[in-house]
Amino acid sequence: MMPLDHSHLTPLLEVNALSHRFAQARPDQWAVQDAALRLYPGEVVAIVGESGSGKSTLLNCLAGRITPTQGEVLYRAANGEQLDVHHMPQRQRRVLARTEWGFVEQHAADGLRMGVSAGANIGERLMGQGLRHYGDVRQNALDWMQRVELDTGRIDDSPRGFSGGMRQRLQIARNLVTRPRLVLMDEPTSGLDVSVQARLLDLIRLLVARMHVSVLIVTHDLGVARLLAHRTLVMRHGRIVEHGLTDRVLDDPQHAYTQLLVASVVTP
Ligand SMILES: Nc1ncnc2c1ncn2[C@@H]1O[C@H](COP(=O)(O)OP(=O)(O)OP(=O)(O)O)[C@@H](O)[C@H]1O
Repeated sequence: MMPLDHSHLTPLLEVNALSHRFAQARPDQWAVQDAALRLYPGEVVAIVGESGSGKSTLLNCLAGRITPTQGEVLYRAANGEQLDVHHMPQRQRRVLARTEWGFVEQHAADGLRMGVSAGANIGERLMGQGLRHYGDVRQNALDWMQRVELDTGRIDDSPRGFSGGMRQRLQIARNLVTRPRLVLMDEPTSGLDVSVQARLLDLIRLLVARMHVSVLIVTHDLGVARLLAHRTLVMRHGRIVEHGLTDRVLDDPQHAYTQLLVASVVTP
């Protein structure tokens, strides 16, 4: 993935000295420790690391779902205002979550409403933004089903009858239909067959580039980082131990842990 020149841009997301310890953890057991990062408009950044390294905890802190023990998360809103994610009214955070942000869950069932149709899953985000005309909502849902390569003939079907890959594509459509500025993704392709994964990754790459959306993606799969991310952060034991342009991090890792991670990837 080609690097982006963001020297002239202000970050969309800025994380400073963020640490989190879960309530029941030992006093010295930090899930995330002193994390700092910047995400620029149109940029895709991957957070990689083995299981338990703190990736999901960090992502949930960024989304405002977990209040970090220390540190701050600043978001530059569409109106130019810089907002402190953990010190804004809950109502404002909820509005952002359905307008300017998206969150793609690892398990699509967690990010979809399984009791309503595929079309309604896409349409309700638009209605949440104030679109009321039924015909327009349905047309938008149809367009998005096409964009994520879902059979439009299944618009009235429940996602319960969809395969894992179809559900994940539906979840992506549900998130992108409102044209968010920031999308957080937690292992969106894990648990899928390799061929389904490859198609989904291609689709994400295409949509993200076309829409100029900023993405933070958590993955334990370095291939996902390689394909999607301009920059990559490597986490170990809650700390970001290395960060840089993805190709540099993966081709010329500086930290011993990254070298191990890279070496343990089986290359064909
Ligand atoms: N709800 C929780 N309560 C207590 N400890 C937690 C909780 N969630 C995660 N942890 C702990 O925090 C640390 C980081 O976990 P986290 O899930 O963020 O890692 P991860 O890198 O995302 O791993 P995985 O890829 O397996 O999800 C681990 O030690 C984990 O046991």
